[in-house]
Amino acid sequence: MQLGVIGLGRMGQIVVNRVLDAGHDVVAFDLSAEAVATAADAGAEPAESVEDLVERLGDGKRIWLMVPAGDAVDATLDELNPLVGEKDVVVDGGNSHFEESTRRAESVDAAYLDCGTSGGPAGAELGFSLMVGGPQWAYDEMTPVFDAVATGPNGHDRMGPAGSGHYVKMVHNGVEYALMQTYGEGFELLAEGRYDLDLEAVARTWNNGAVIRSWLLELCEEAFREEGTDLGDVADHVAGGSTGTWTVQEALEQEVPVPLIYQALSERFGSRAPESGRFSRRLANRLRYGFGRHEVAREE
Ligand SMILES: NC(=O)C1=CN([C@@H]2O[C@H](COP(=O)(O)OP(=O)(O)OC[C@H]3O[C@@H](n4cnc5c(N)ncnc54)[C@H](O)[C@@H]3O)[C@@H](O)[C@H]2O)C=CC1
Ligand SMILES: O=C(CO)[C@H](O)[C@H](O)COP(=O)(O)O
Repeated sequence: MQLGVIGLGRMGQIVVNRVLDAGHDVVAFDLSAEAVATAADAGAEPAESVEDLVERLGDGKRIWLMVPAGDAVDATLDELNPLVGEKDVVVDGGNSHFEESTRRAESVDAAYLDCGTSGGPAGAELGFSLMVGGPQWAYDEMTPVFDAVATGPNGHDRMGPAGSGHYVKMVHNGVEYALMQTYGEGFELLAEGRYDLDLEAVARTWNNGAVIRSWLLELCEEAFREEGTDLGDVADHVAGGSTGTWTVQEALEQEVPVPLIYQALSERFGSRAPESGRFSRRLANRLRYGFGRHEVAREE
């Protein structure tokens, strides 16, 4: 198969590499010439613009967007839409709001798949978990690509119609916030509590057979190993927040109680008040680097 990939940052380059490794062809475009050159070094055919990328694809065009959510998706679709038709498939693998994806699916002439992507830069080796919404035929058509980008055939599935993929990913991120918060609180109690503990050793012990072992806990272990048991100069400012906000907004609309996710989101906003100093917030700040390579705020 031949795939066009637009957006070649932390996540898009992984899509390119995994699709190439699976034996498919890739045409790659990004606003950054450096990012295009990196993809070309990996074996992709470089494109100079969205139009150039489309021209290099044969009939039945398959295109994967991995640009930042929001305006960049709409700007790309504005350029793509006159160039694609009903036999073509466009996948948005970013963290778009599910209602935006539903709107886009109706306005784009190609079949549109909203694809929640989880796994972060670690997915380079492991593959991602992909939650896909949109027409069944387009999902089936893209299965060889999803097999390559995901951990394998069990690492992706069609969640339902347009919007459902990004809806599931939104809720996934709400859960992610709450898990980060609860690990943060536990380690804060251990850090402030009555024993002088090596938190890397605690996390390592928990990760080996404990009920609460997980990838986020492995990232806690990594954070203590790399930053020290007191987290060194990692600041208590936690960035991000949009996907968690959407989860809470949707829960309010559906009248479903999500107190833990709401609390975790509130903690994140609370972390932006000057000098709160909370250990749990410092760990959450460092964990976002662990799973997403988001910049770590450090004390000056
Ligand atoms: N980093 C992570 O852990 C995860 C990120 N995501 C989502 O994946 C998407 C991409 O994320 P990252 O790769 O981390 O971002 P990134 O900032 O590393 O890369 C984005 C790339 O898109 C390019 N770009 C921006 N506007 C463009 C346009 N109009 N046309 C062509 N290229 C354009 C930029 O030059 C950049 O190379 C976002 O929606 C993000 O929320 C989803 C899951 C995990
Ligand atoms: O989707 C992700 C992980 O699953 C991304 O890393 C996302 O950026 C995390 O959300 P936030 O920026 O709100 O922390």
